[in-house]
Amino acid sequence: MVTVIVTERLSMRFPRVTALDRLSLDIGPGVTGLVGSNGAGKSTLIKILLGLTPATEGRASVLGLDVATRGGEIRERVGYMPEHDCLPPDVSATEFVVHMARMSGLPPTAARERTADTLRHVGLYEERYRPIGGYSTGMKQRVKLAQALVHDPRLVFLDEPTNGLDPVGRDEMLGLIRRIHTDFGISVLVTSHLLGELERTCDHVVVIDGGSLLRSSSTSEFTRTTTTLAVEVTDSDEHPDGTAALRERLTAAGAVFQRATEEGLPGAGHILLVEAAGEETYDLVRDTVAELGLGLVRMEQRRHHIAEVFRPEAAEHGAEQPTEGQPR
Ligand SMILES: Nc1ncnc2c1ncn2[C@@H]1O[C@H](COP(=O)(O)OP(=O)(O)OP(=O)(O)O)[C@@H](O)[C@H]1O
Repeated sequence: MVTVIVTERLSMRFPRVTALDRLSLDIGPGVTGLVGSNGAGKSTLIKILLGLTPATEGRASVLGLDVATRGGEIRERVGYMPEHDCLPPDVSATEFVVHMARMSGLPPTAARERTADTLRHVGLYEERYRPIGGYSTGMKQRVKLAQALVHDPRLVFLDEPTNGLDPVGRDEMLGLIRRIHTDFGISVLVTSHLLGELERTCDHVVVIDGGSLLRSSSTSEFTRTTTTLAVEVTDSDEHPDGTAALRERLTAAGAVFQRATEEGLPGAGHILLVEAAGEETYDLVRDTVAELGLGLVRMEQRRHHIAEVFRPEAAEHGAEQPTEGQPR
């Protein structure tokens, strides 16, 4: 496999803190999530990979270029969306992104064309001529994303791109990130402190904690299917609470239920999680729903959510609380 980022025993020690501790990674093309709590070392890693900060120990390369000696070439080929607000308030998105394109070496006409295309891609239209100071957080995040993409990089580093966004804005941003790879073939390294939000967006997830590698695997490994069936039924005149009627009948037939982990989410009260012993459990559910005269809305094998991999007790007992980090 082609490697996009390689680090070998990479360490970054500040006088009081070890931000990275002998971190060894091997990241291929596609969308990779870099997850860690605040202070785990994500931003520090990005700065080292861009060749902006020298590491204390170890080595790293990006697109085959050594970060210690070829930072300039790396920055020509890599886009960077920083975490914090860094936009000038009194210029428009168009002026700012054209400026960044010119800084990257694009001639004036190409810079204007690429700016228009990129701002359209990130979903900024008429607003692009207004001063950035009046933008919402979501619009500012889009400008930051546009400036990272305008010089047509092969790889982008996105540092906490969903920070400060509401759920809709977050979903839209995650969709945009996915399309950076599918539409343009650009590889993405995206950081987040929310494990759950990366499961639909990333091909691969790397988890760091205290500057060390906790886990690195493909998202499908994280989200493998479980033996739990999620069943949802409609109510009927005869059974005004169809879910309760089905639960009662299935319990009598010996079915084992898990506590719903979707508690608190819309419609969660109508989802039954049945432990599937085999094909016969599917048949039992189908036949019981038919006997009760209910409508079967869905019956599907449930997948693990990434967050559960790190909190196995939550997956086992169904005791997880919906938190900010939970997938919706
Ligand atoms: N220039 C610096 N001087 C001293 N300590 C630093 C410096 N930069 C980062 N640190 C420390 O290194 C650790 C890792 O910081 P880093 O910003 O890389 O974490 P992070 O995972 O990106 O978290 P966040 O999302 O909160 O930015 C933190 O304890 C931070 O305080």
